Amino acid sequence: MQRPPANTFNLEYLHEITNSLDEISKQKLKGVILTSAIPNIFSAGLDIKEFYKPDLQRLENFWSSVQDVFIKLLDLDFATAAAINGHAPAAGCVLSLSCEYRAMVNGNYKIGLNEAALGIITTPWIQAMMYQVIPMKHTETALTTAKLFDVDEALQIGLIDEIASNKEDAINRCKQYIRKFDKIPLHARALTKQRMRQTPIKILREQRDEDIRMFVDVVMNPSVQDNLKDYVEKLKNKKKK
Ligand SMILES: CCCCCC/C=C\CC(=O)SCCNC(=O)CCNC(=O)[C@H](O)C(C)(C)COP(=O)(O)OP(=O)(O)OC[C@H]1O[C@@H](n2cnc3c(N)ncnc32)[C@H](O)[C@@H]1OP(=O)(O)O
Repeated sequence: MQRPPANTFNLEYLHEITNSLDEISKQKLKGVILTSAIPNIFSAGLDIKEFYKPDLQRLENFWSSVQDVFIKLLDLDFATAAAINGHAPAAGCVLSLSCEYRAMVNGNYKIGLNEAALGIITTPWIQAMMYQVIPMKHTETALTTAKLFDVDEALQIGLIDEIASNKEDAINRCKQYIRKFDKIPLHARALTKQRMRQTPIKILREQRDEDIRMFVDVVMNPSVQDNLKDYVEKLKNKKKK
């Protein structure tokens, strides 16, 4: 990913990612590794500008494009791994959860789902993606407290699989993970993966319209817009301090 300054997902970037995923799906790949070209930030999640004082039509398209990306990512036949070389809050964390394996670079980085701190809630498919990776009880506490984990905590809880010393090491660990499937028939692997992931995939496929309505309702709520205003201000003012 290379969308400075923070690899946030806006509508156009989501379209780019969808196109790339369509392109790689046609190729016979062993696996794909998601990482960031930006030092210290894997992805800062959704671009808050998309849902602070939004245009309604664009907001609906935006969420539909988020759904497109995650349906495709969850359902890729080949192995997926994330080399998390920096902060991965919110949708940055969701992106890594869509992968089968996560190696995170050691450093003063945070990963987790902090949506509640912004006054928004995680949708059922995002919750399912998290509780497929860490236990339900930890998921509930993490989501309700908007917990961002440091690297050691993330390993302890199972949110990441390994700690890497740097980006290259993280990528190598991802490659090693992908090589595990060299002798496994592709079809069996892909079907097993799909079945293991059927909860979030099913919710995403069958409840798309309802999910968009819920997202729009939550985001357009005046108190949520007030929270977002404060959050955007805080981000802007960080540099001035
Ligand atoms: C029914 C509702 C369902 C909702 C489900 C929603 C699912 C996901 C929601 C989200 O993804 S919301 C996004 C949440 N993301 C965050 O809270 C992260 C915010 N960012 C940070 O905490 C930090 O930027 C960082 C990632 C820890 C990196 O810190 P660092 O000090 O290295 O860099 P900054 O100076 O803070 O940021 C650089 C630059 O990027 C801008 N920026 C950062 N994050 C965002 C963002 N999410 N959206 C838009 N812009 C962002 C930040 O303002 C800086 O901009 P400039 O000042 O350089 O212009």
